[in-house]
Amino acid sequence: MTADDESAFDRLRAEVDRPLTRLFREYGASRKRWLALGLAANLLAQTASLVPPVVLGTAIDAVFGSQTTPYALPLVPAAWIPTTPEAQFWFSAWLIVGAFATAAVCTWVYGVTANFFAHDVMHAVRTDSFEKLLRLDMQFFDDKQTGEVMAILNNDAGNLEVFLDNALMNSLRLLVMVGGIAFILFSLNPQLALVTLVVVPGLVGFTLWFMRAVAPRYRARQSAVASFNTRIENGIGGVELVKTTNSESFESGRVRDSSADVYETTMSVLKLSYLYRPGMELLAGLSFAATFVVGGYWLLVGAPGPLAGELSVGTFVTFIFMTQRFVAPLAEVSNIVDQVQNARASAERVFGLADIPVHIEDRPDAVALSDPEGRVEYESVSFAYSDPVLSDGGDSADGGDDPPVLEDVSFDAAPGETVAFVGPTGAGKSTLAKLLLRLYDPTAGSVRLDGEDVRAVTLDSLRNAVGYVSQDTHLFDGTIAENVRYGRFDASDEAVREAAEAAEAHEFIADMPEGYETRVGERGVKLSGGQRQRIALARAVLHDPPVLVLDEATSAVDTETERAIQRSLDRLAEDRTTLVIAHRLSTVVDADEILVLEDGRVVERGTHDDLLARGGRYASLWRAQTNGR
Ligand SMILES: Nc1ncnc2c1ncn2[C@@H]1O[C@H](COP(=O)(O)OP(=O)(O)OP(=O)(O)O)[C@@H](O)[C@H]1O
Repeated sequence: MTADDESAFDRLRAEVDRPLTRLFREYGASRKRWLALGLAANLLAQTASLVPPVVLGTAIDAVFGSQTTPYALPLVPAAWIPTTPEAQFWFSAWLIVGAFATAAVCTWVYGVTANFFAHDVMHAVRTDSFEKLLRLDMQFFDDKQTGEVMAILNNDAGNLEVFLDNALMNSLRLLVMVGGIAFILFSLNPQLALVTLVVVPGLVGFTLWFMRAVAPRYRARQSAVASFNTRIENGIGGVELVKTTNSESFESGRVRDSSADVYETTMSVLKLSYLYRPGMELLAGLSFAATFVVGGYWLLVGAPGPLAGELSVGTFVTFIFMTQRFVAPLAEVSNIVDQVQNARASAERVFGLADIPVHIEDRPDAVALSDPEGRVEYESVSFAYSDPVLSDGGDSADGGDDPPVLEDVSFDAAPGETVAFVGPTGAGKSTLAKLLLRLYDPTAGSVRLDGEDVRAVTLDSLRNAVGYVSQDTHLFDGTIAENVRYGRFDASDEAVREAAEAAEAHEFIADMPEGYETRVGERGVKLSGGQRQRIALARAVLHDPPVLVLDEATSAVDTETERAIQRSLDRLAEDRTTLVIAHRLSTVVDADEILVLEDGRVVERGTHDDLLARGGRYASLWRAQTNGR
């Protein structure tokens, strides 16, 4: 990943406006019933948990002690309250049991609903992110931001889940606890309540400072984790190269540096937490101690200092219980802040990805190609690889500062014709073919299929009409049959076998221990290059499109297999338009037209015989490959 790519991606992330609000708007709205039920149950559970200390305090003064204080509870009508101390005792007991039972049931309800809500949102975030990824322009993947992308699907989705599940519910708990406790304490004894709650502004200020200080550190940490993932993935993906070039220590060194970045950025977050968490605990503890000292002194000696009035034992007990209750949720603030910060950075990345502009997608007025014949036309096509993340989404005529890879290329292939592209490596042959599939769009000129500009037709119908066998054959981990079926998912076993036969692949498949059910391993590592290529050809045969692009389709096979494949390719190409890219000129001698490309330009064109007769670039390439014979 270059510095430019990184900053472009960072810029998109930084532009995400209020990411957590957006998370609720885009994903929470359709699930709001679950969220509302969870929040309501949480509210009720927390409120119920405040009941026992109040009942206990009241009972101590009205039932157990001198019995001079009347039995009264906030929000409970006087008519409901029994008159005898014994009945009041049982009334208190039932209230306490009822409160605990309500709290337990509601805790269960909000636990289940919060889980359901959070995991359902995450499921949607993960699948949307992956679908978006698949829609992104090829250039995004060319820039190899794989680690960053994997981090979005793994770490970021996890962070958001923790936020939606824990942080959201704990914030409500905190609000109810602190708000409810403050309300009860003030109604019981405002003076002692002030002593208990005097630390709250300190807690808020300290938390605000922490949130501001930790935010950039979190972002740095997440970037470091993403780079680390990319490094690991590159190292493992290229393990064969690492071994054959003896570069284990070099790769390990790079991973060590990357891991050290993760370590340092993590420690810089933790260093702040080390200060914050004990600080919060200390402030909360101070509140408890102050309440105990002032309240205890008040009971023992009388109202201390400027305070005045009475304090009953029951009220003191309620205060002590309540103070303990708000210490726990307040100490949670640090976790909530952590989780919110984490989630904000993660949501920025999720929506940063969602906001990456996609240039290659169906236009609103795109039409589906119906039953195309396969006429391919390139008219004055130019192309340069440019970075879509950096570009503003406009169709820049020249691709910005990027060097042109194709310049003014034109050719026609009538239905059923074969056009071949030859030329030195890096001449732009593969790029030319990719434009037909709209893996990229030309920066100037147009590519047409059956007279329709490929940008004006639906991607689905276009890619259905064009079969592509590329230089790097990719197989998915799965069976051989599954891999062939990428050509047509509903194909019967018989059709799969026929396709394999046509691609000269049936024989080696039948020799495998489990035939078509043999697993090919990740990226098809358990097969040879030639075998992989034949499976890719079988896919194309099964696909049976009117246009076929063969990019060095026979490069990884021995001469004998090549001849066999060539026979089947010739059969395959007979009744469809075929664009062939080949280094071995012997495979294209029968093409209707051969284009010789050099540095993105067509330098010669004609049939094999024409080109030989001309005695130019093609003729000398031919002589070189046939050893002058
Ligand atoms: N994804 C990409 N991003 C940026 N530049 C690219 C990309 N793919 C190819 N190029 C560049 O475009 C030019 C043409 O590449 P292309 O693969 O089309 O050539 P080719 O003629 O098919 O080569 P070969 O015969 O080696 O396959 C090369 O200079 C290459 O470096």
